[in-house]
Amino acid sequence: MKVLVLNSGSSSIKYQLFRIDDWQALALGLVARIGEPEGEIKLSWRDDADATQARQESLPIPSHEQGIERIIRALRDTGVLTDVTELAAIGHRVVHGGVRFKQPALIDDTVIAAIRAVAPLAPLHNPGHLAGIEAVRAHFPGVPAVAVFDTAFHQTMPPEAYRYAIPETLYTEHQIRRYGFHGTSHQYVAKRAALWLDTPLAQCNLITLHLGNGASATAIRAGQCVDTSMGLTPLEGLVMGTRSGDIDPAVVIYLCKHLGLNADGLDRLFNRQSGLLGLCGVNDMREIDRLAAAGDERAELAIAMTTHRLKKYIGAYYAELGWVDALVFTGGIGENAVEIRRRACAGLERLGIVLDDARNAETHAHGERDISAAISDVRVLVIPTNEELEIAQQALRTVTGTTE
Ligand SMILES: Nc1ncnc2c1ncn2[C@@H]1O[C@H](COP(=O)(O)OP(=O)(O)O)[C@@H](O)[C@H]1O
Ligand SMILES: CC(=O)OP(=O)(O)O
Ligand SMILES: [Mg+2]
Repeated sequence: MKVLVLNSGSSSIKYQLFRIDDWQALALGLVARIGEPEGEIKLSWRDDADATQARQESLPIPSHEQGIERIIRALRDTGVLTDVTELAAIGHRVVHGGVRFKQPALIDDTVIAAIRAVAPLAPLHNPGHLAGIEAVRAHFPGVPAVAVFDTAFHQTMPPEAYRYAIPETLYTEHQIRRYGFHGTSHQYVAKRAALWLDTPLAQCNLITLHLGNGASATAIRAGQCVDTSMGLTPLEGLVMGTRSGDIDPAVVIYLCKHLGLNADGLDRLFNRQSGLLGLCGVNDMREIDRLAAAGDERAELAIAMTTHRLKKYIGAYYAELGWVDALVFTGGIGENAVEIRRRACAGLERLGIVLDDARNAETHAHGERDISAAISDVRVLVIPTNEELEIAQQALRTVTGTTE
């Protein structure tokens, strides 16, 4: 039996097909630039001889519905999914689940309505998820589908961490509070970190840093999330690819009053035109690294601001937790950007955080690794995230009614 996992974004659908027996990924791929004149389809899969095959195509993909159709056709043509009855479950990543979802949910009309109700809180993500969910339902009416929420892992935060210091009714009547995101990733790397520490997760204090296009930090006490940097929406916290992260709300008031920006303009400015892109015109950290090395001052400032903000969160969460067993880097930047890790940890020796510079700088290292020096009290780990695997396993448990 197999589990298909879909991560539908506003203009792309990423997917992976897992075999349940050994959780091998039989296929993984991407349909990108949906709705644009030239779309892109990528797929790699294991053939009968267990060799990796890859295929890429460019063609217009007008809608999520047609993107899903392409994915199904590709899975069928390559022979990795010839019979739909082989699908035990389909797992969907859903970024925002509001207060309602503390666990994954079997998708039905009421779950879809609840995801739709919180869509304004994740404008870059939830609308794409809904399109993906509806398209999959139309294609696989008989296969149980499960929504796995980014927000779920953060539902253990205490009120002092999740409330904002604004009038109470905004919380009680409008549910304006911190939710936090990337929970599936933080949860996955926390479990892996516990294995590295050879300690049950329920006894581990961790700071996990998910640094991708979106970026967030989480404080984990005794295996449970007690604080996280993203807020009501995935805009708060760290400096991100195109999002500002933390900012004085008076900037918003100023922009409204003096520059005439309305809600849509503010949304565009803070979600899509800010962060690394707003600072130096580029949002790909590899390119920013190259520019900074060549002396570009704007790129250097973008890196300095990224690592300055990261260090503030590491310090804050260290103080919240009291002691920390491991600091975990994950996401495209966390897993690969040597300089970001070096600068985020520099000067934290008195906190017991000491990197092994040579191990940190192994650019061709892949997979999980410990990059801390032997004298470091806090283990510093690089753990490649695997949100899709975590979603697949949670989806299957939800369908079969089993616990971990
Ligand atoms: N070798 C690398 N060095 C530095 N940054 C990298 C490297 N590989 C990927 N990245 C960065 O990772 C980021 C994307 O992270 P990823 O987790 O793939 O994002 P997403 O949130 O879209 O899943 C980009 O900024 C990219 O430049
Ligand atoms: C919640 C979020 O920011 O997700 P992503 O990093 O995939 O954009
Ligand atoms: Mg990601």
